[in-house]
Amino acid sequence: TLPLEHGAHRIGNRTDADMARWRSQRLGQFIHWGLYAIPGGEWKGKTYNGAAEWIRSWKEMPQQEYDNLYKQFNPVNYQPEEWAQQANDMGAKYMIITTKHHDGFCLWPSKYSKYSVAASPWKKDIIGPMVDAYNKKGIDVYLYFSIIDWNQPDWRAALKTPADSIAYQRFKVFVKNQLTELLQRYPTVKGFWFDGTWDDSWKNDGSFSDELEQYLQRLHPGLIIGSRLRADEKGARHFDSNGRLMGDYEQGWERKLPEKSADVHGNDWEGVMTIPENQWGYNARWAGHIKSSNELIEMLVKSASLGGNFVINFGPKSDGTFRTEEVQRMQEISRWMKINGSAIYGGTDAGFAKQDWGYYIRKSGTDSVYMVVCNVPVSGQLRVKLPAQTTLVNVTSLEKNIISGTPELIGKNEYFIHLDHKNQDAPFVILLQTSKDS
Ligand SMILES: C[C@@H]1N[C@@H](C#Cc2ccccc2)[C@H](O)[C@@H]1O
Repeated sequence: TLPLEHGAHRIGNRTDADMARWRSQRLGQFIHWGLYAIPGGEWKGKTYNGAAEWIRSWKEMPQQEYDNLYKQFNPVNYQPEEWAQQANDMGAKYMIITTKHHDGFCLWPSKYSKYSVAASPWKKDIIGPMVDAYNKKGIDVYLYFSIIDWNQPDWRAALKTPADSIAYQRFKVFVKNQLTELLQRYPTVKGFWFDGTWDDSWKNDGSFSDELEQYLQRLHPGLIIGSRLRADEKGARHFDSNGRLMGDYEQGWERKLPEKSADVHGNDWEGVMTIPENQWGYNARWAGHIKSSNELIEMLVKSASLGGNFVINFGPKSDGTFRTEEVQRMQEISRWMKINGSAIYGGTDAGFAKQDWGYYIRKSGTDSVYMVVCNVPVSGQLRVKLPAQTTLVNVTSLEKNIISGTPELIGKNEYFIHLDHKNQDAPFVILLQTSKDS
């Protein structure tokens, strides 16, 4: 292995209580909210086909006109308690909020930037009431923070001249000041979700990202920070030049998920997912494939079965309300989680051989293994192959009228579980109580 000063400082997952709590939560809510919700993917009658929160980069969008949108930010229907209630109903155990996206607009009245809610008609802090409302429901809050800041004159994508380096040095002080300010203003937050760390200026400054991560950990012990913040001294991101994960969990799964256990190498990881193909901020026109609740539930189940968290993104409108399709998804997922949430919370990789009908999830630290069935075979029987030295003790379903009769032994440690021939319109769950042969 290469001698690295700014690579991974820990081998293996964190074992402390804060990380165990994060690991048990499994379902999160991402919220992308900011000035980009005002145009909502459209400008002067033209439709922007990119991600709504990136509209400022669109050649049809005069950047000065975008930057002046702060003069219209006035979410008169913003009700953080309602946001928290619907997230709680959905079964989310943590929430990630964009404090500042790439455009640099701060949803809190920052001392270090004039480009914040304080300058808008709304005037008031958005983040504080949101953190309080979610915490009151028992939901942890993580702060999304974009290192890229298109509004800051000292931001540089690359350092080409000595003047660039001097400006960027000021920018790094600004970043550290804002992060310190966020932790001082919102001491109950559990971590940061960093983004916008792919440019050379950041990638080539591994020592700063390392020092910053350690500074934040000292300031707020137990803080959880994913792999996206970090680079090592050779410009490697997420995984250092020795292939070791930096940060507290792998944070690269954006709009994609691992397929199998081997893809995550035993690391903690989190997948973040949009409901449309690629819209994080509010886009008035949702084009392309819009994921159904069953699709999102299957992604959540797949994530838990591979020992990771799954975070569903929502983009509130500029007035502070949520679009109908997003409210529908939260309500449908809520109904499913109320019946089946026990299979998700505290779930992890069961180590069973994958079957076509769906996913196994082990309740961490127990012999309880949940089967979440997403694809009912036309045969009406579910094949279950237990690992060696494992005995099947009991089989029950979380809902009535799912299983027909008792499991049929068809080979060594292999069974068919026969299903009651009712057609199902959502994934359903069977609980296997197993025991290790002594
Ligand atoms: C969590 C997500 N990361 C951001 C991005 C991006 C991006 C930028 C360039 C190429 C591919 C993806 C999105 O705007 C959203 O905040």
